[in-house]
Amino acid sequence: MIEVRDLSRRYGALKAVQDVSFDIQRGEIVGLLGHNGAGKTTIMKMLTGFLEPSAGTIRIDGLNIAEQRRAVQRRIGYLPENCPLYPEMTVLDYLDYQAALHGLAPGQRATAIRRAVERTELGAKATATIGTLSRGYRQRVGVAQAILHEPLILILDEPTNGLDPSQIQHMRALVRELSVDATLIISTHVLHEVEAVCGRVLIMRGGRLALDSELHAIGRQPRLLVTLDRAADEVTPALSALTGVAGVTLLDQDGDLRRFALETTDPRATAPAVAQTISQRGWSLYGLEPERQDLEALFGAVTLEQMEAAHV
Ligand SMILES: Nc1ncnc2c1ncn2[C@@H]1O[C@H](COP(=O)(O)OP(=O)(O)OP(=O)(O)O)[C@@H](O)[C@H]1O
Repeated sequence: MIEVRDLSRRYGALKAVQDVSFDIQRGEIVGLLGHNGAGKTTIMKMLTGFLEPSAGTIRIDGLNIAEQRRAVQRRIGYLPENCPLYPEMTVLDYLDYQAALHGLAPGQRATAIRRAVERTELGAKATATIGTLSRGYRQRVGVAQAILHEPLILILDEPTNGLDPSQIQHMRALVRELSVDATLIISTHVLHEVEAVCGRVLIMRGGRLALDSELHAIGRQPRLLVTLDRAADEVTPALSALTGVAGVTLLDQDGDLRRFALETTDPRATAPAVAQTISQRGWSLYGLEPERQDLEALFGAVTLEQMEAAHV
């Protein structure tokens, strides 16, 4: 569906993207991950035909973007970072305008707009002026314009940026729903975002592709974090004895509270047994949660061999 070969882009002397190659198959949800300035937006702009590569090729649905840019753009929906919207327009007027830009015939527009409004649950705000909408609703308008022409591929640049927790949940649900019909690329610098919706991750570092992997194949074993007001010599034997727990480590201490990390292959399955043991012993439980991996931890966990394999 998407074939990228030796893609590079310079801005003057700066090499923003260097020799990046990857393939994405139909129906995949791929997270494009990297710190600020890693080159994610530059890649997305090249994939959507808004920026010309300095070198390399992009083929989408068999078409070379350099030769058939308009035909490729008809197959792609794009939510740019900070999607530009016209604050004085109503949602419906804006979508009608975007439908025209997408090349939809006047007779098709009403149906396309109704469908996009339904999928993004914008019905209640359809006649509202964009300038009066919350950030979450504005992001939904951005997604609605991206799906108007029912693209095969959806490219979302930082879709949850600036959203509050409930808006983030809504956006994740929407992304999952959209992935039923389309191939998705989502850029983010937040690993949780990728964990929540993506099957595969492309990690950019300094303009290069540092890793291309299924998400489950990377990172260290997930751990379960438990916070108790008990000493390590009491806690370690009690929790090590549980099925599924391979080891217990004291991570840190804050006053009387100690945080322990339990090595386990499945933190979700182990958590109820841990809670039960703690309750049976009459201990107070102050915290029980799977460890969150941030980008730094993931970069740390990616081995040199994995990095080298990514460049083969
Ligand atoms: N139009 C431009 N002119 C000059 N340099 C640019 C331009 N656009 C991006 N850059 C630089 O290219 C590099 C890659 O930027 P890019 O926006 O692709 O990164 P990113 O991974 O999307 O970062 P962010 O998460 O901050 O959006 C950065 O060093 C950036 O400053």
